Amino acid sequence: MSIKLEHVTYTYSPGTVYEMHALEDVNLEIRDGQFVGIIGHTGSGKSTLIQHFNGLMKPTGGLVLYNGENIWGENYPLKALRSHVGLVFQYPEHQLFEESVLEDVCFGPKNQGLSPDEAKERAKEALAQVGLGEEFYSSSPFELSGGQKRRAAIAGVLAMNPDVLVLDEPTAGLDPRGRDEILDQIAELHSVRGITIILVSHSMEDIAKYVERIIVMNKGKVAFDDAPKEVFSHYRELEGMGLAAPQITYIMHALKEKGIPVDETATTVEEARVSILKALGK
Ligand SMILES: Nc1ncnc2c1ncn2[C@@H]1O[C@H](COP(=O)(O)OP(=O)(O)OP(=O)(O)O)[C@@H](O)[C@H]1O
Repeated sequence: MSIKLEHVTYTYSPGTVYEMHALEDVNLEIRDGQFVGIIGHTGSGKSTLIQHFNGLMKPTGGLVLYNGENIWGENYPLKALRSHVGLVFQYPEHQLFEESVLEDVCFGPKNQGLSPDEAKERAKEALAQVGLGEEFYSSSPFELSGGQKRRAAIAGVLAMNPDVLVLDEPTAGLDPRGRDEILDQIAELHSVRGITIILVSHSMEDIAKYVERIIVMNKGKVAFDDAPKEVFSHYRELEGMGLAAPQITYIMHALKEKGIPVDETATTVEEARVSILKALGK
């Protein structure tokens, strides 16, 4: 699996007074099995970018390739692409509308042409993958907690068996426990099912903890595309883009500047703990 963007630009309302260049010359490739984070200040182009991954938006310029094929070429099966690349929007629970959780999660696979029984099997599997057991099948989506609703909505996309799951701010508006539960479930989908994950997030701590690669968007352009340690070593430039590295990065740099031999590239609390104990000879 490969999603490749070559020189992609996207302009809203071209030729009008509302013209807005949301993406400019974006080049990147997402490969099979990666866990990628996308960060960027509000308005930097993240949502516009991810909607190019499954052909929901058509670039104004440049190419989007899925497994090497131009998805906007003649006769390209865009509907099939949208099953391979599942997109979970911000606040996806607003799109829950069926009477029961199980019915809701069946909606996608039924739409793909599966029989009601097959769709039900898929839905049950997807609900299990997000940690919602049988006791939730007949619940109304409206009686679930915020985190449970979010998970049911993610299951709705998972039930279509995507190879890639793209999530726009999946933890927005949840309490700390709900956030951790969702992120742990997503990490499990990656590690156990091998699904490629693309996660848009404002939380540097979440990004540092889970992803192996970070794409930083700034004013419609890719500012950095690298491993978290590399990206966060540019913390001063990130600040210039209205972003901050994880707080632990600042602490580690301050310790290093005071002559304490810690690994200043530590980006998670656990890494920092190990490094500080080592520096203290413990
Ligand atoms: N429908 C639209 N019409 C005109 N301009 C738009 C539209 N949607 C987004 N934009 C503009 O395009 C730019 C990129 O928006 P986008 O939503 O992709 O950013 P974002 O990084 O996802 O922001 P956020 O973090 O706030 O969700 C912004 O300047 C935004 O105002």
